[in-house]
Amino acid sequence: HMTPFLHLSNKLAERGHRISFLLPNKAIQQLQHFNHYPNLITFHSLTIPHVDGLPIGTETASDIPLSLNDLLSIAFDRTRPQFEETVNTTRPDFVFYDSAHWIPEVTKQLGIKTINYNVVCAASIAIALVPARNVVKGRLMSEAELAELPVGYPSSNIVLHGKEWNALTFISFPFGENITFYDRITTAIKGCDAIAIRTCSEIEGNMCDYIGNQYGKPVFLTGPVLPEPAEEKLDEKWEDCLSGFEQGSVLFCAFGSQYILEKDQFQELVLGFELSGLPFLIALKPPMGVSTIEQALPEGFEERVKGRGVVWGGWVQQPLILAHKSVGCFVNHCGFGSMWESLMSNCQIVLIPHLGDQILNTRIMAGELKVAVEVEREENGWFTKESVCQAIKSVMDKDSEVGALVKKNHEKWSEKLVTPGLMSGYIDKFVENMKELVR
Ligand SMILES: O=c1ccn([C@@H]2O[C@H](COP(=O)(O)OP(=O)(O)O[C@H]3OC[C@@H](O)[C@H](O)[C@H]3O)[C@@H](O)[C@H]2O)c(=O)[nH]1
Repeated sequence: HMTPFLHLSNKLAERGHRISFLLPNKAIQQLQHFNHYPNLITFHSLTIPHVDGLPIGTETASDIPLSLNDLLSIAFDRTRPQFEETVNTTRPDFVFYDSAHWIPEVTKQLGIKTINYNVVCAASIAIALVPARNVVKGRLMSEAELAELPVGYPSSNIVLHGKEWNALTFISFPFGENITFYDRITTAIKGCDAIAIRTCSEIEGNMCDYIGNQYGKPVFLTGPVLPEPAEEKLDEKWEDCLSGFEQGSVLFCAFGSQYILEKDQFQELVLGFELSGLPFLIALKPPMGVSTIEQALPEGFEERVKGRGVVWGGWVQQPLILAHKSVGCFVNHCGFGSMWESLMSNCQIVLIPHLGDQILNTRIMAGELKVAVEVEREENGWFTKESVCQAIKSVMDKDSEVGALVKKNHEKWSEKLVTPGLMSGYIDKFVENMKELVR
């Protein structure tokens, strides 16, 4: 979530505002090059205290599996004294935060306004994290309980189906000391002066209105806040690897910063790419239980795809790869950042969502906007190499009707989103809204 907070900071700095950005050391190193206004955006290093059960040196969610996020929240809450010290010395007009539910307690005493900035789709807040949602504490909620939509939820399409509802069980789990995820986020939102959401009314207007009514708070939209085109160049290694292929022929796959596949699913995925017969670059973390990609690849795979396929176990420059002329299809998890990046790219889009918000993003992309296809899963929730291959082929085959339809809709939406002034208009209005809040 730190990346989209920094993208917004850049837009605010572009308009002359100063920002103090608190984040752990490792994240400072990773995000440094996204800071386009180092004279106005100052990074303040946060020391993340150790909590038993977390690997030594854990600083961010990308260092750990999802199951340890609860402990990371405890560590995160223990940074409160560091936050208090910084806010006392810097005395900003506003504090932006998302899940640090205790921030309004600190800022209210100092007369500082707070903005609860949500960088996931509005639908995921509206469906799971509003006062109207029934949440049972102290036990696992059933699929039927989770499937009960909050009263007034504004869509019957942007919903989960069957077992997918279980992706929301986490809302009633502990997420920090003596607090559930649901209580944490709803407390964080109830305490703010205004809710901000990284979305646009063209796509999620109804969801945003619903959230505003539920909390009785103003809702400010920032639009998708896409980063400026990167000044850095694509690493030579990838430039060389990609440029040898025909325009628009390469499949690129990445699943964001958190998603770690089971080994069997990892193998089905790469075998699906092999089956497609197309060139590919897959950048994923090694799956559960193994430490390197090589240990995880199916037998004989590397030999068979030599010269046309690479599976890489580290971070790559996703926006630059998506912009490469040889890349024609982006297979991704539909994390909110990747959703916008894929929408703004020229690539065909294939989605394999995992977490609840990613499934809702997928419903928007594949169901409402019809700009993408989703990989089908079996009854048990798993996908097969055949389903991966079939989804890829459905958008990449030259004579596919589905491929032509999603391409046409995708072009229509990306044209709409790049309409001159649309994105900057969102930020200008957002700044105006903030000014009104302190007037
Ligand atoms: O190798 C990579 C992978 C990812 N990235 C970048 O990292 C960002 C990933 O962000 P996403 O929102 O897509 O995905 P994450 O999984 O990291 O996000 C997390 O927060 C947003 C939620 O919607 C997701 O459910 C949650 O997992 C993108 O900006 C992408 O360009 C890289 O630059 N290189």
